Amino acid sequence: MASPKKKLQGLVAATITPMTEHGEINLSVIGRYVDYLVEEQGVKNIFVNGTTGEGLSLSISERRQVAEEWMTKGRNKLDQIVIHVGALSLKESQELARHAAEIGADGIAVIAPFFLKPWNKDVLINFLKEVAAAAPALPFYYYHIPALTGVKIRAEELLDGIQEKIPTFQGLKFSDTDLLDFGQCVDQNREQQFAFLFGVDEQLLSALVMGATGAVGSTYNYLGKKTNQMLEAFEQKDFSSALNHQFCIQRFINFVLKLGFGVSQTKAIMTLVSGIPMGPPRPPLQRASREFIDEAKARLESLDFLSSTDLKDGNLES
Ligand SMILES: CC(=O)N[C@@H]([C@@H](O)[C@H](O)[C@H](O)CO)[C@@H](O)CC(=O)C(=O)O
Repeated sequence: MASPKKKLQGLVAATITPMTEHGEINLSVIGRYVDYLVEEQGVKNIFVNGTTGEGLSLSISERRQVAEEWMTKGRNKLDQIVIHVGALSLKESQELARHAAEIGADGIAVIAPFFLKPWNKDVLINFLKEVAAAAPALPFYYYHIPALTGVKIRAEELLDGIQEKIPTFQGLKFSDTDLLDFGQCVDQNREQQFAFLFGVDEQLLSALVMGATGAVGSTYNYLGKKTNQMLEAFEQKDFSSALNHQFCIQRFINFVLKLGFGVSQTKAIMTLVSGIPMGPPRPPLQRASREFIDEAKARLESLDFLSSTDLKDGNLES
């Protein structure tokens, strides 16, 4: 059975895939990006080629190149690098899983295929099992994101007996707001050493109470430091401070959600906060508007966790 060097816990940044102004992947800034996450945000785990990384909008060759660059630049600096290898084609998913193993990734994750969809738990497990088998030495995580895949099979149901089918199963990345489902995943698997990684950043504190062992999200790219303060307060049972941190984070996320928030806007905010050019998203996504950037910038400045001198708005638009 695969056993990670240590259980994946704490914050995991769902990495952005930097792109040039012409829409090509831009590997040249990934070294800087690693240093920024570690030194400025205190985030040492990453989730590559997921939703935020536009993994499903990249070619297989691009996904391999992006994964390799993160591995090369992250080696000796990051704790764990999990590569999302989900694809509509089982063959492509297996190829990416094998590649992740070859380059020394710490784990792989897979979403449910979302065009010709699995219609029940067993069908989904069979698909996941075939992918996991292509990288038998790597910890395997199921990436549950029903709002995007349209696959509504409850995670609780999926986890029931999963290690008998997928011996490398190590955990769940749960990007959904159904805390009953999440809580039951934790409760029914207390004997296992699974990682329960929550994926709705604005609700993380509730998930910690419910037993989350860590979190994967887009905002940890630039709000990692603040979220780590919340994790520390929670760890020390200082729930009042933890709640204050969560409310502060919510104020920002609530604000941008109302403006319209997704991968494009994440790229713009990360560029603004880190100064590292993330470039435009790949179509069909469209670049965040100037209005969004100005409003997000003003909101970041008005909150207490980023100083205005931290913000750089170069490279946001061509
Ligand atoms: C739908 C979506 O993109 N959810 C994000 C969240 O981090 C989300 O951006 C955040 O909670 C703000 O709503 C993550 O769960 C996605 C993620 O982990 C990934 O990029 O793989």
